[in-house]
Amino acid sequence: MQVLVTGGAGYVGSHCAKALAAAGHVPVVYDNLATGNRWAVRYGPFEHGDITDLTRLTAVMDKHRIEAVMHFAALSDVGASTSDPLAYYAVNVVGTHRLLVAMRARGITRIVFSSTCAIYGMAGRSSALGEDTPALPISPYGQSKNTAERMIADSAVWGLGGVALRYFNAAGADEDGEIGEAHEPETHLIPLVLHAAAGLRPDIKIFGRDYPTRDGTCVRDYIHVADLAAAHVQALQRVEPGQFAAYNLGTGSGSSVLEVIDAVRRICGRPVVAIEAARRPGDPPELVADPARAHAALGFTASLTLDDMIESAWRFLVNHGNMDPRRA
Ligand SMILES: NC(=O)c1ccc[n+]([C@@H]2O[C@H](COP(=O)([O-])OP(=O)(O)OC[C@H]3O[C@@H](n4cnc5c(N)ncnc54)[C@H](O)[C@@H]3O)[C@@H](O)[C@H]2O)c1
Ligand SMILES: O=c1ccn([C@@H]2O[C@H](COP(=O)(O)OP(=O)(O)O[C@H]3O[C@H](CO)[C@@H](O)[C@H](O)[C@H]3O)[C@@H](O)[C@H]2O)c(=O)[nH]1
Repeated sequence: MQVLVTGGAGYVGSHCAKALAAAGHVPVVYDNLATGNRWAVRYGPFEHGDITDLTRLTAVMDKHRIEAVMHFAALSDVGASTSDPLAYYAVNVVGTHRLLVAMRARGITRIVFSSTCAIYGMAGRSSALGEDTPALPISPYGQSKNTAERMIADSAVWGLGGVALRYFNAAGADEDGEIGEAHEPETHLIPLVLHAAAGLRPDIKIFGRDYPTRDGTCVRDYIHVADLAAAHVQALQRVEPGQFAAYNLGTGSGSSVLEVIDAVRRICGRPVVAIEAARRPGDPPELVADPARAHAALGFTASLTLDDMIESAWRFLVNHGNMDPRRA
């Protein structure tokens, strides 16, 4: 299939574009490069454009005879969404609306959407989260993704087939070392801890030591980006026009901030200075997936571990990340 990959120059989108190409599809990347990288677009054509530009979206759909969409384009920094919520609603809600209008106009009835466990918000405190857990987002980011997901679900009425993949925390890099996580500025925990191990930053700040978790730091379910990419290809094959489904993508097991820092120290064999800091607004204490439904419906199981994520991300940083050996 000719698949429009919005946000395909970004971290998760570029790994999914690679998996699509490997499965015989043509990933047509549509991205404004706000947080993505032109060098990460290497598995199909690139079209520069904004997700809110309806005219450009329909022109690109026509030019490439698009048959299905994978929608990654978004602003996705939980903390930043609490200080600039309107920017998040503009890209994540208005942008998704324009994309759906363009799809409807062109009769495209298959979409796989990047949703997130951030839609569950405070619901995640007690146990692993199933898909029927009520959405209680506590950040504008989580709210914007929840609204986008609802628009896709409601669009079944005009024939849209949608699969929302609610990922937990993506981490790791392509096993071939071609692509990996490279944001500027970086805000995600694992790459930041690796930067500290590499001497590219002096320390890592622990955002909150007083959460109601086993060691007082936030717990997240980290999932390898290669596992996510495989799940997207599986989901695309199962999209049925006029039907909507949502699946959690996680490992079912959580790691605290302190556990991630210790794992990096062990795997990289380097010291990491960790400094206690205030809580970051918008952070729920604990988000861990119950991945049973994705396993039953998609045949999906996360096969890679936290160690695999850290090892592959470390290799990517050492090979491509401008690591300064004098400070190591
Ligand atoms: N990384 C995670 O842990 C994670 C977890 C859950 C969900 N998600 C979701 O997965 C998707 C991808 O996340 P990511 O980590 O790869 O982020 P990313 O920032 O690396 O990728 C997002 C891409 O969208 C593009 N983009 C942003 N605004 C755009 C606009 N207005 N028009 C066109 N393109 C635009 C960016 O340039 C970038 O290439 C997002 O929708 C995010 O909400 C990510
Ligand atoms: O310097 C840092 C950076 C992060 N954290 C903590 O580490 C955890 C993970 O943070 P981060 O890597 O920024 O991921 P999340 O905020 O959990 O958000 C990611 O994971 C979400 C799903 O949980 C996605 O929806 C988002 O798009 C994606 O950015 C959180 O508790 C943070 O408070 C720190 O303590 N110090």
